[in-house]
Amino acid sequence: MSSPYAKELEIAQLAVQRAAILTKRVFHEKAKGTVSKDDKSPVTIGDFGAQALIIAALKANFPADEIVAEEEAAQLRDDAPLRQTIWDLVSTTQLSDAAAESALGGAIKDEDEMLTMIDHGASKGGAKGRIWAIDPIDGTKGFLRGGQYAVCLALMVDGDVKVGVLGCPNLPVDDAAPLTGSMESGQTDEGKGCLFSGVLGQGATSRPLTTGSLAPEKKIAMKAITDIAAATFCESVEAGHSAHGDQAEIAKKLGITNPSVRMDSQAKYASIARGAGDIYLRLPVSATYQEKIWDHAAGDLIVREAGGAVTDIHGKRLDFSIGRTLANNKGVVAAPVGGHPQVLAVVQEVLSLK
Ligand SMILES: Nc1ncnc2c1ncn2[C@@H]1O[C@H](COP(=O)(O)OS(=O)(=O)O)[C@@H](OP(=O)(O)O)[C@H]1O
Ligand SMILES: [Mg+2]
Ligand SMILES: [Mg+2]
Ligand SMILES: [Mg+2]
Repeated sequence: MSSPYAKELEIAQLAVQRAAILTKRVFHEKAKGTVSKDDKSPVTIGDFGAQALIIAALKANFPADEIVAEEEAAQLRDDAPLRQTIWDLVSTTQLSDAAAESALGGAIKDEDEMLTMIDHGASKGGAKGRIWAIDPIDGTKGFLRGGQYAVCLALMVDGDVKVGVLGCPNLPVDDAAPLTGSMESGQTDEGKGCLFSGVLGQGATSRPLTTGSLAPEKKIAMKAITDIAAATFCESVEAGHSAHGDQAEIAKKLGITNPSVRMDSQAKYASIARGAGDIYLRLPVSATYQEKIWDHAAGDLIVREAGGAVTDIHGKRLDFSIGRTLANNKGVVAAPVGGHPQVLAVVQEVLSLK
């Protein structure tokens, strides 16, 4: 008998892999076609195209499941040139392995169906049933500058994340490669491109991203913390997404002298899960911003399955069961299980939460 969620995992990995082909094509072949959303954040033809392809694969395989995805098609409905550019990409992006492509249900029919697919991501989320969370490009700003970004997909059942997949086209294939700031400069694709997965109770893995069928996988594990002073932090690039000043004070109190490594997207979760970094902190900068479930669901599970603990700054588990946002949580503290209490205590001291 196959293990629980084996089919969901396989389809999710192939869907993320196919979407990553599209995002790489956008980066290398196309004017990025950036448009601004209502909240002023950027969205590209790559975000829309990747979302359409992932949802088509999910609808073909799991038609009854709900989907919470970041983007919506409204902007494309009254912009024919933009829609056409995205359709050109979506209609010509396939996995090179015929069996893998056919497992995803094949091509989207036409432009209209593409818009319908994108808008299937409008579920409100919640605590009941099977719900997928999609961030077609997480770290859009990183993507635009050739830095880190991730194609993110997770399956929640009754509010609990069961399967998580992160495609990180600009992370090194080598799990042991040290974390460096140069990960932001991304000159060539040589040695890069990694697909991370986790299934609840089954551990976490990494494998090279390919353009066809899935490459062989390896188990990944967080580094056990023996001396917290020797740890390395990952944090956001944007000071508007995580408070860098507080982070520096927390590092100092823990005796950490390594410079923090700044990278966009859930590549931060993937990097600590594979033991390349140790701790991911996301410290709230705004009293009102609510984190989105698609920015955390896959990373949360992959880190926990690799031997980590993930909570918010109050020490609560991230709660994916209440809708499209993590309305019950503030910030993120992710660290190896053994070091998490110490890190959380210092976070709370610095943020004056105790
Ligand atoms: N104000 C505010 N506070 C916190 N987080 C925010 C905020 N605004 C946006 N976002 C979300 O941050 C996602 C990118 O997170 P990163 O950690 O990669 O940020 S950073 O770009 O490295 O700074 C980014 O995801 P993408 O839109 O998928 O790129 C946003 O969903
Ligand atoms: Mg966005
Ligand atoms: Mg995101
Ligand atoms: Mg996004």
